[in-house]
Amino acid sequence: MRLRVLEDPAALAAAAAREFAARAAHAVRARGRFAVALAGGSTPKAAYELLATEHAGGVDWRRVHFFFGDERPVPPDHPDSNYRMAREALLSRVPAGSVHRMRGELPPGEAARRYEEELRGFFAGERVPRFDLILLGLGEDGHTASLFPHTEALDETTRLAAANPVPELGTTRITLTLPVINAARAVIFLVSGGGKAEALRAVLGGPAGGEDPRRYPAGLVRPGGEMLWLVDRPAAALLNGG
Ligand SMILES: O=C1O[C@H](COP(=O)(O)O)[C@@H](O)[C@H](O)[C@H]1O
Repeated sequence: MRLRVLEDPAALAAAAAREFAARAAHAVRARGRFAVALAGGSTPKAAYELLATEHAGGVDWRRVHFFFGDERPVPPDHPDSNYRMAREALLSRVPAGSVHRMRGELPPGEAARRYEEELRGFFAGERVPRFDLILLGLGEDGHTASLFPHTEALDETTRLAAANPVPELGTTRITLTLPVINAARAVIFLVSGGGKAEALRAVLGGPAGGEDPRRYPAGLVRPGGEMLWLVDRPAAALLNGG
């Protein structure tokens, strides 16, 4: 695991965009394609915008295949849609190889089942898909993707995508499961803001959740490949040396 503390959100976005572009170039050279799962929420938006502008010519977009780590149960044009955010910031601005969105407009169980089929089709021959890169965020409650504290999907060992009821939010999210996330070649967390400081300390400061690992789902992310945390200074405030 590597941790990089960046001065502010702008530096975090620039670092994330550079990491993405470098990994895309490497994957295309090595395997002819780059399969990436995007994070939603607000933190990655600036990095996506930089990819669409400053890195536009430096990435072989036709070989980039975009997936999503999670989605809210809303149509693709809804303000809460993770797909909408990514489309506006990046996907509509580059000639992507393919875009595989989670269908938030469907009942979540159906959307998860269809996404599983889509993943099995794209990663044919791989028992568990091996993404080149999965981007993740961290919620103030310790959630990542749509793996919330103490929710059902944390126990998933066979399915690739799940509908995950989140009683605290009164909703059901669609999410990649831990087996998929932990099979990735690389996972990069993007964490910004003082509101995340406590969760970040819990996740990075030892066994997250102590006796209760399901309290901080981000602490259950332990990929076989590389894991990099890009965090800004306010988020790092409670880390030793932060
Ligand atoms: O709900 C979500 O939250 C996390 C964190 O979002 P952020 O806005 O605090 O960066 C995000 O990674 C996830 O994709 C999203 O659906």
